[in-house]
Amino acid sequence: MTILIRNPDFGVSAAEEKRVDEEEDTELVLDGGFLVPYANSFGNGFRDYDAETERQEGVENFYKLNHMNQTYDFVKKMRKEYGQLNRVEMSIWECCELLNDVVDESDPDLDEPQIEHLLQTAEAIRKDYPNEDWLHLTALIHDLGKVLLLPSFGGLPQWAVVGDTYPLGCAFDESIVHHKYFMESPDYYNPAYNTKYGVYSPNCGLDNVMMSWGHDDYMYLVAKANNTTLPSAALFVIRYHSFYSLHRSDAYKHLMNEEDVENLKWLRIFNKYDLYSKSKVRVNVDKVKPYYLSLIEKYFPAKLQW
Ligand SMILES: O[C@H]1[C@H](O)[C@@H](O)[C@H](O)[C@@H](O)[C@H]1O
Ligand SMILES: [Fe+2]
Ligand SMILES: [Fe+2]
Repeated sequence: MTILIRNPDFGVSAAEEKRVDEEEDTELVLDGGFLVPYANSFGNGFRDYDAETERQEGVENFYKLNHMNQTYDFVKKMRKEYGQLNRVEMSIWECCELLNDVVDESDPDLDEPQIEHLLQTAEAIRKDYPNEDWLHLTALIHDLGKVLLLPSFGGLPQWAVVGDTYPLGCAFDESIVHHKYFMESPDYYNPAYNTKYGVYSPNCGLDNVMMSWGHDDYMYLVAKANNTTLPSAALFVIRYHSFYSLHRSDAYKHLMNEEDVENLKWLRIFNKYDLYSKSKVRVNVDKVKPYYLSLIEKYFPAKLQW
């Protein structure tokens, strides 16, 4: 049984509130055993970007820089550069350990090192979906792309690595966090990019859409180029897990094709665990490590090119 506790002062947008309501009817809620907490570690609702907390100002400043700098041209350049995968050679677990030193400045709900978040997400989803081992591994690796912040991966600034993602090359949907800062983006004024479809055609498929650059697209690229045997739903979850305007607010559906629609179901399941498992309760790494090493061995080569 799933208990949904809702707090009227959450500060979630109408669109987000609607999705939470809708979720009560889905099979996810019926067969999951997941308790949705009503507050994050700071005592606020999750993803409340206006709550006055010690993190609010930093997070807003992060999104200002993100919206100003993530342009169509920038993403094109980054995809080309990082597509070469010529920086580092290492295993998936080695990469998890690197995340010990990474803290995400875009996140209002978490200030723990990222390795905690990976394990918290994976262990929570494993509890409710014990037979979907691919989903456990997907959870473990979904944020590994945040290594882009480290010097050996180019030491990119936070605005180019973390935060929610969104399409470039067409109009920015109003549901995107701190939408007002898009007025400082050159793309906002470019007539080729600021219409509903922009450079895209109806139902062209998300695969053909240029998403803002960051840890999602990078990790997708790494997994794919290193020939993972994870299913397509796993790659979709990794690639679009920060695309909240799609999976929470139902924007940009006109760009999806049929395969995207199918995969989105898994992404919505995944998102619950990604978001609501964030807490100060630490996972015992040594205890769970052998299990995750066995999954890594099943779905990935021993060493990957990054
Ligand atoms: O701040 C968070 C964080 O960066 C997550 O890793 C990302 O997936 C979310 O979309 C974002 O809101
Ligand atoms: Fe993420
Ligand atoms: Fe995450």
